[in-house]
Amino acid sequence: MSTQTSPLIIKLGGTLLQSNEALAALFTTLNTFIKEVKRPLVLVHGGGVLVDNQLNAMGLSSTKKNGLRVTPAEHIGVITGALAGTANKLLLAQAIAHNINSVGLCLGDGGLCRVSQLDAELGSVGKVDGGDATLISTLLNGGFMPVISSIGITQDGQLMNVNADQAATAIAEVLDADLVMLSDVSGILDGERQLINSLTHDRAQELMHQGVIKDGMAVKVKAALQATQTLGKPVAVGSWRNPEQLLSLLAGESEFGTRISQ
Ligand SMILES: Nc1ncnc2c1ncn2[C@@H]1O[C@H](COP(=O)(O)OP(=O)(O)O)[C@@H](O)[C@H]1O
Ligand SMILES: CC(=O)N[C@@H](CCC(=O)OP(=O)(O)O)C(=O)O
Repeated sequence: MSTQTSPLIIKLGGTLLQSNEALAALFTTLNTFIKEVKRPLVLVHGGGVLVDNQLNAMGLSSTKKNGLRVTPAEHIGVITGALAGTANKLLLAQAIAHNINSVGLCLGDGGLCRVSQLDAELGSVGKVDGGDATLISTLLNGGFMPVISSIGITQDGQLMNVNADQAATAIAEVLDADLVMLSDVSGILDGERQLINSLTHDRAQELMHQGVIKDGMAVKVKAALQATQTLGKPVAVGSWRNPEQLLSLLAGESEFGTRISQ
């Protein structure tokens, strides 16, 4: 992790969004981080689990293709509700409860990210590119922590479901930020299910080719590799389960999850 005052982006995903206890532990750590490290912090979040729950509650089912959710146009309203609504406001509620002054946004606010349809076969799934940093920089300068969902809006006003790892990468590029991705797993696991401490581009390609890194993790690793290339710094993938380890990572001290680099 670099020590200058460029922002730090923490991407939150997985079943974390279902556990108020785990969220409270994480936000306690974030509060400490903000007080002690005094570095601008941005949260980018998914909430695939909440999407599943809300689609099911509506009697709708969905499938994934190469780790991305196929999103028929008639599902995008429910998915927007789950991600930009429930997930975003659950996180904002935690921020408020932990005295962190926050603002909840999506990828379309202030032109932060440019989003277009990724592939007609996936329906309303967005391809995300970096856009305008002005709004986020203004909020960070004002002492607010932006909390950003992965719902995007196309140039002609269509709502799009964007994978949150890809969204986090695009935002890291816009802000020239460091990126840490928190998930349900301790990091990236090898064929023997052992944690890989350090993963280079070539080894990652090999493990994806072998099917050892697959599904959502393959999407995450590809997004992280893109970020390492454009930002010229490593990206960490680890668990939200031990937030105190996260503090050590940010202080440059401990082994935490998997460090992905070129
Ligand atoms: N090699 C691997 N190491 C760790 N997890 C993997 C691997 N390959 C596939 N996975 C799966 O990827 C999941 C993480 O991806 P995903 O569910 O998309 O995360 P998130 O919701 O946090 O973005 C893990 O829970 C695991 O089931
Ligand atoms: C296109 C696509 O796959 N979008 C994701 C967006 C949410 C997400 O990425 O959530 P996690 O970070 O919790 O996995 C989805 O619908 O599940």
